[in-house]
Order: sequence, then C-alpha cells, then structure tokens
Amino acid sequence: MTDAHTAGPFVAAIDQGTTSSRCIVFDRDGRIVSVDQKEHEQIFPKPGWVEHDAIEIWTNVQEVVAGAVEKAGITRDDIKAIGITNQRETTVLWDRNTGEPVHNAIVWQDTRTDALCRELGRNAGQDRFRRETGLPLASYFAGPKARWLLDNVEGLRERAEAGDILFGTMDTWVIWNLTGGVDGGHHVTDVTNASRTLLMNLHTMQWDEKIAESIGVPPAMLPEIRSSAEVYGEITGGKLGGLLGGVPVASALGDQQAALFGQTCFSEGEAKSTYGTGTFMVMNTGDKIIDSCSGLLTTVGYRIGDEQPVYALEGSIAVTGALVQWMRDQMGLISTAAEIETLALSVEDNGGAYFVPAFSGLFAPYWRSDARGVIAGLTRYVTKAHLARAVLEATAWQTREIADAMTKDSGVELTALKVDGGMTSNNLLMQTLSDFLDAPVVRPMVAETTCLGAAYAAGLAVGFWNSTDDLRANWRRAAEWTPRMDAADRDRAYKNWLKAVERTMGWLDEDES
Ligand SMILES: Nc1ncnc2c1ncn2[C@@H]1O[C@H](COP(=O)(O)OP(=O)(O)O)[C@@H](O)[C@H]1O
Ligand SMILES: O=P(O)(O)OC[C@H](O)CO
Repeated sequence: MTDAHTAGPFVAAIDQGTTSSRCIVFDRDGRIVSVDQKEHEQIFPKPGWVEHDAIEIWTNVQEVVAGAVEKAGITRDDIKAIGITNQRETTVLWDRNTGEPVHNAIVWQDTRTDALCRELGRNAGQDRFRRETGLPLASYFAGPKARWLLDNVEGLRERAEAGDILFGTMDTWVIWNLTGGVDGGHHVTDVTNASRTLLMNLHTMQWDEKIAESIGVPPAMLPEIRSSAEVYGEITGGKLGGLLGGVPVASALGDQQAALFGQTCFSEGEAKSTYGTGTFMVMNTGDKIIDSCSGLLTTVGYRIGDEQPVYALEGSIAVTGALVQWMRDQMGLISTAAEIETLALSVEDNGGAYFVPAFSGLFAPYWRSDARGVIAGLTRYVTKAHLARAVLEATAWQTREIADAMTKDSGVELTALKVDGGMTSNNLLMQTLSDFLDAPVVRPMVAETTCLGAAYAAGLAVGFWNSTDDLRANWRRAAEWTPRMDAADRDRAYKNWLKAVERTMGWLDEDES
C-alpha cells in the first residue's frame, strides 16, 4: 500500500520473465510501492525443447498488473506510464485476425534449431551474420525459431507470406495485446529485442531483408522497430482496458538491457551482471559497435526516443541459478536454493571438484552446442558439501571468463561489477565472485533492476523523469564485497576450471544434437 513516503504519481513496469511474469509499481525515487507476480508452466515436449503458452502468459500479465495496482491502492490517474521488459529471444507467431498463437512460444533455451543453424552457417557463412547482426548463428536467437515454426506448422508459410501471421518476441506480444490486440493493437518491438533476432542490422537498426531471406523469415510478419523509450500506444485491450485504459505504454527493453538501465550504467565502460536462471553480463560501449573476437555478443544497450543508440557487449551464460535448482529438484541435495550456501560453508573449499554445467551446450564465450556438463576432479574425498562449493564457483568462474573477454574486446579493465538477480542474496557466492574477478562486487538497494529499468525508460518517455542524471541520483549501494583471495591460489584454480571446461566439449556427435 502507498504511504506518506510514496506519494504518487507512479510508473509501473511489467517483467515478462522466463519463469514468471511480474508487475511492479515505482515512485519517483525509484522505490518499490507494490509487486505482484505469477509463474507460468514450463513445457518440455522433448529433450532440449522448451515452450511457453503465450495465452497463459498474456492472462498472467493482466492478472499481475491488476494485482500490483490493487496492492498499491491506486487508480489509473496515479500511473503516468507503464513499461515492458521481457525474457528475450522467446518467439511467438500468431494470427493477426484472431489473436491466436499458431503454436506454443519457443523459449530462448530451446535447442531444436541447432541443426538448422549449422546448415545456415554452411550455406551463408557464420561471419556474415556476426558482421551485420552482432550475433553468432546459434539456436539461442529468435530468427531461426520463427523459421522452424514456418517449416513445421502446416500451411503457416503461405499464411505468413499473405500477411496474416505476426512475429513477436514477448515484448511485441504483450504490447500488441495491451494496446488493443485484434482491434488495432500496435505491432512493434524495440531495438534491444530486435537485436536478439539475428534479423536486425546493427548498423541501420532496421530489419536486414537479405539476412531475413537467408534465414527464411518473410519481412511481412516482422514488427516495426522502435526506440526503447517512447509511447507506442495506450492500454485499451483485454481485462485491463477498464482498469487502466488510456495509460501510455511507453518502454520496451529486453530484460538484460533493462537491468543495465536500472543499474544506471549510462557511461561507456560501465557493466552489470544479473544472476538468475542464467547470468548475463552487459557492458555499455557507447556509440561503438565492438566486433567481439572473444565470443561475446554485440548488441543494443538501449535507445531513448530519437537519441543515438547506445551499444553494448554481452556475455550470456545459460546455466547458473538453474544449476542450484538442479541440485535441489533433480538431485535432492538441498531443499531450498538458499540452503546451498549453508552446505557450501560447512567445508573450506571444493575438495578438488569442478562442476561445468554445460547442460544445453556452452554459451559465451564458447558457443559450443556439442558440450555437455561434467564434474571433474572427483575422488572419494569429495562430499556433497564440496559439490555445493563447486556449484557456486561455477557461476563465479563463468563470470570471470566473460569479464576477461570483455576486457580483451573493449580494452576496459573492470574496476567494479554491479550485480543483481536472485542469486545475489548468496553472500558466499558474492565473496567468491569478488575473489575470482579480483574486483569489488556491488549490489544496489533496489534489487529489482530489470523492472526498474523498464519503469525508468517509460518515465523518461513521458517526462516523469527528466534525464538519466535524475535516475543516477536514485542508485544507492546496499552491499559490497572486496577481493580476499591470494593471487597464486586464484591462478591455480582458474587453470583447473579451464581444464574442466575443455572436458565438456565434443561430447555430442554432430548427428546427435
Ligand atoms: N540463496 C541462493 N543461492 C543460490 N542461488 C539462488 C539463491 N536464491 C535463488 N537462487 C537462484 O536464483 C534463481 C532465481 O533468481 P531470479 O532472479 O528470480 O531468476 P529469473 O529472473 O531468471 O527467474 C533460481 O535459479 C535460484 O536457483
Ligand atoms: O527471464 P530471465 O531473467 O531468465 O532472462 C532471460 C534472458 O533474457 C534470455 O536472453
């Protein structure tokens, strides 16, 4: 509920995430006024396949927005704008006339397009895609997922070519529905989400028709690419029309870029790392499109209205918090995620064990879909407590590899890392991270940086905040960890980690993926 310290007006943000959708209402100081959240089903039709029901997601989004507004005890007149942030790359195609998805959404973690990506690479050349889009050809990205749907849902390609089918990442799906759906919903995406499709040209910020043609996606189904902070339309659709009709929908940012924004990394060289299911480190590179030689992605950080776009380098790690979940749900070695810290603290070190969670191959900096997980260095000495340490260290070492790659590509030495996400409540992990990076690690007061970033962008678009300087003033440090590890110990352990990583590769034969 609102109180004297959180007098309106407010902005709201929707975070349509991989496991849940949430809505948060913020006040002008960037403080949380209310939160509502709802999980959706994870659908695993085959090994390596991950799907979501886009209708369930839209229903949940409406419920959490209504829930957050109700908990805040406010009305539409108190909300100046609503922003969207979302799990990136997850792809949904739907019929523009009925609003019905033609298939479940294919989630970013889904690897069904591995073979297709290899074939595209053989035909068109990996380098061409990287040069124009900043991305390697990998099953992670949206374009090949759309192509898979067009090839596998009967009659879909003809309907798409006739202009009856719309493509969207989750930002596009949510905005189209919020702004009216079949009754004139706006079919738009923002530059950050578009930069994850393998279809947008990083230099022109428009769809690259030649690339779309070689991937096999008809341009007629693609949304209009807009900036990350501008009014796309007003809430008119669905159950929310009555509650919040007329509220401007004023931002869209992929969740990792939203976290960069929420952490106020507005200057070149500033970086943040978000620790959730996976981990994503993003560094602001200003107006520079850095062509990574080290396996990082070149992506768009954000674009405010008609200002110049701000580019970024990203290191994406597929499995970090998901490994803790695996220890809990599949192995039963802990009963809550937080318990991993207590277990790990019951021993001094990892007992010689290194755990590389290449469950769906390795993302940055390797991009190896043939890799699978290993635990290396096992002896009879190793207990589940040592494994708990190895699990936490896996997150920290993977971050170290990304940080090294960022320094190599950008020439910027990491002086401190801003962190956020569910795993940052783990003190041992944060200390280990600082030790392995040999740099301070800082966590802000508002840990919900993803929603905060979307709220900031929406607020800037409608003049609720005037400039990024206003936003910087809201950032406050809650905790800091500084390095305590002996340099020689760190170097020795890092060497072992890299040896363990090598042992994951080439596990799958080409015809097995
Ligand atoms: N104390 C903890 N120690 C280690 N991992 C944790 C802890 N608490 C939560 N996690 C992990 O963090 C993830 C949830 O974080 P969250 O930011 O909500 O993720 P997402 O946005 O990807 O759903 C889960 O994978 C969970 O295993
Ligand atoms: O929903 P999250 O937090 O797991 O983030 C997913 C990423 O956007 C995938 O690129």
